[in-house]
Amino acid sequence: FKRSKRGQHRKPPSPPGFPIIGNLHQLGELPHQSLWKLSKEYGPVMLLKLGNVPTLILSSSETARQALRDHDLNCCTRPSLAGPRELSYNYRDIAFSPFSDYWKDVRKLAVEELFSTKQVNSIQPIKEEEVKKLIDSMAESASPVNLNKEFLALNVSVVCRAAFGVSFDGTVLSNEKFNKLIREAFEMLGSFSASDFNPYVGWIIDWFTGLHGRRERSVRDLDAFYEQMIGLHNQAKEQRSEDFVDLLLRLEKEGAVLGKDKLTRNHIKGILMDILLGGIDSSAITMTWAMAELARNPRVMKKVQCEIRNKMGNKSMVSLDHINKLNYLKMVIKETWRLHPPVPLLSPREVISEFEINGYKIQPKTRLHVNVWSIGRDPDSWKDPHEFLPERFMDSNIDAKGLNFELLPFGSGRRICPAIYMGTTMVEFGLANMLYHFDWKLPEGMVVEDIDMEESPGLTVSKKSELLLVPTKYFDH
Ligand code: HEM
Repeated sequence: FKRSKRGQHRKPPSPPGFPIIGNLHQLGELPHQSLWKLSKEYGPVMLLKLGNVPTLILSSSETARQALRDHDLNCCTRPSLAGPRELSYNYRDIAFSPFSDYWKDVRKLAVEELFSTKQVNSIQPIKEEEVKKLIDSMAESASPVNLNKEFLALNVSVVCRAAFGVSFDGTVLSNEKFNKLIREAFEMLGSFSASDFNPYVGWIIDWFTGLHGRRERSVRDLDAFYEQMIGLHNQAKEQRSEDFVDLLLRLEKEGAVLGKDKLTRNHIKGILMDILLGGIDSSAITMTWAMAELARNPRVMKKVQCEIRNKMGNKSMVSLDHINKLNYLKMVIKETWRLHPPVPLLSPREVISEFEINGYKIQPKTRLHVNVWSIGRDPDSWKDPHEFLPERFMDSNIDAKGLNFELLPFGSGRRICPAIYMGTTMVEFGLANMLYHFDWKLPEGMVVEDIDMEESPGLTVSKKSELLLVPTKYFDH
């Protein structure tokens, strides 16, 4: 009896590691892929030692369900990490804030004032204007278009106007510099920094590798952007209605308290960082991966375009009402999220109090990642997991809202993305219009097999190489 009882509470399997670094050397440039390979050998609950930090990796829908649903309260805080700490002004944002009264209040404020269905629907005219501008600029181009760049610029314009009330063109950052800044910031947030795994000597390694300097530069550039945006808001208040930044500045002035924190300028900048980075990148990444998969799968491209064009009548712009009828497009987007979740390891969590997964005891202070990239490729959940096959969602009621643990692009539990509606409508609206207005061809001399699907590293994972496609205007309206 004693033996079986002890057996029940054994530690999860661990790949062998080295002294001091533990398993750090096994992460590689794309940790979600390396961890997926390791999970095939060590199973869906794996305990790694990253430096001196015990790190639990969950790689199946069943173990994700146990952590994010059954034991969410035991593991819904965030670890203290160097990159997020600096970029979030010492965790004064939402995404990296520890589980606390401040986090509850600030998340509630953002949900009510920015992410609610009503607020998101109210920015529809901005989206329409920006998508129309993109369509017009593409209609004039006879050469290949760089879709990574165009989709990022589209989301930057929408988020800057919708959330910050400013047109991006008038800011300190040129488009080119901004794109670089965003990617760099994500690398800083997602990079496995040595000081996160060994607080005593890690910072020395970060100095030598240049990570520390890059991080400081990233923080400085973003800070200049926030300062300018806040300056613009303080200047021209009378002519506009109050936007989200005005609201935060007003609350600061009134001495508002969130949780136990008095709202300061640094809190505001932390919150703006979440909106800027969370709002722009994941939607743009999804749109690019979707177009890459469609370009590789002409059958699916044709089918989704037929659906959109048949349902459109002779309207010039796909509207939100049309989108609700576009079932195949929704399946294409879900299939894109299954294979290319923008945040493949979800944001890191930290265990608050002991709990069990598959009979393994998980200790407080353990860092926890759910590998949703692995889950999307798990043959126990998906037939022919490597095939891009939107039809698999035809007779299934699996959606991406955090209740079906096979498909978790937005995470699940208390830390689930608070902007699911905003993100989904942005992706659906952008893609529907791109697919309605244009036929897409590969550049001269290129064949489907030439489209590479390599990923670039970071907290969010985008397509590494540019996706170049040639748009031809579809004239039926
Ligand atoms: C396709 C679009 C999007 C995807 C796939 C996505 C995905 C995610 C994921 C995976 C997380 C982490 C969940 C976890 O830790 O379990 C997250 C958190 C978050 N996202 Fe999104 N997101 C998207 C759009 C947005 C947008 C448009 C915004 C804001 C404008 C946003 C703001 C946030 C914030 C603030 C959090 C932190 C939540 C917390 O820790 O309490 N996201 N998102």
